[in-house]
Amino acid sequence: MALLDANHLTKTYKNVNAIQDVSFSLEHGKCVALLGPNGSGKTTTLRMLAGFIKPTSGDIAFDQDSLTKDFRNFVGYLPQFPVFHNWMTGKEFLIYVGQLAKLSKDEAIKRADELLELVNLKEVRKLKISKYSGGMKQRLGIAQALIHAPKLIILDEPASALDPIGRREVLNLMRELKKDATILFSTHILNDAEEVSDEILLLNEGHIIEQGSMHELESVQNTVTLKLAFSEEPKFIEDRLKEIESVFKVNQIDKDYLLTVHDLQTARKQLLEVVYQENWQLTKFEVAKTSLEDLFMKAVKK
Ligand SMILES: Nc1ncnc2c1ncn2[C@@H]1O[C@H](COP(=O)(O)OP(=O)(O)OP(=O)(O)O)[C@@H](O)[C@H]1O
Repeated sequence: MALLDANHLTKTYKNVNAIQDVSFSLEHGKCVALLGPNGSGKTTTLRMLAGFIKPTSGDIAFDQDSLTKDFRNFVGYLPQFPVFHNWMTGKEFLIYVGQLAKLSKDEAIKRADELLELVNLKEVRKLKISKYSGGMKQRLGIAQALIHAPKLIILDEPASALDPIGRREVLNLMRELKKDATILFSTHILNDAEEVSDEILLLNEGHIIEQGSMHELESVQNTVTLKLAFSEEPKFIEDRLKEIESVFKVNQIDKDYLLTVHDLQTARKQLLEVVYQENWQLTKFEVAKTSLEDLFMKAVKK
């Protein structure tokens, strides 16, 4: 089975329905982005999976073969706003966390050294955390989540609050981690989801509105945008473009015509035939990939 199956999860806080009938599976070894605008229920979902809060209804089934005796060893969690003891050094903090996770002192020291190397903080291991940059703190936070070598790593907005350098460092680290771990991370930054995840769960107002790989999501939406321009604007062009069977939307931005089409091959053929018949002086013909942003905006509007 999958590493976990979330079945019809619902979470209600007093009168707020934070999560409503959310179901998904997390396959072994995948890096999955839980993507959604602010308040869509990402933190609530992650906290239910990490065992911090109980769903109001629904259940989470874990792969029994992967499950450890103590559930806390199964999952590693980085909260959205991690708290550190700023007076400790990075290494002291990891040893402390390791001992909290029931490692012996020697094991905790060994594990701290391994993780400092992994998250690229070895050079600054003896520096007080108060001196760390945002990106360094986030990487220390990720190391803390990995202390007990969990099967599932849950990261709540690991890169969202960082400057571009810190964000890059964290995304690079996630790309390393995903080689041999299952990761579920939340973000409201589309590019981050697009960059590191294998799959996307798109959450809006407590519901999953799309899920699948980028490729699957694109084919669900099944649209491509074509950008056309002409040396001089042909007469009645908009009407003529709208007549083309495979074109279902025409927008004009400055001198560019943006056509939304279902099937690229057919649209290209039909369009170029019309261009030829009408003797339009075509100067631009571009195929724009559907970005995750397009999908996100469409899905949220839907
Ligand atoms: N402890 C709580 N008590 C009452 N309402 C809550 C609580 N926690 C979250 N909510 C509400 O549940 C909804 C989902 O919140 P949640 O924090 O899960 O969203 P989110 O997608 O993580 O948002 P953000 O990106 O802003 O962190 C929001 O309307 C929020 O106000």
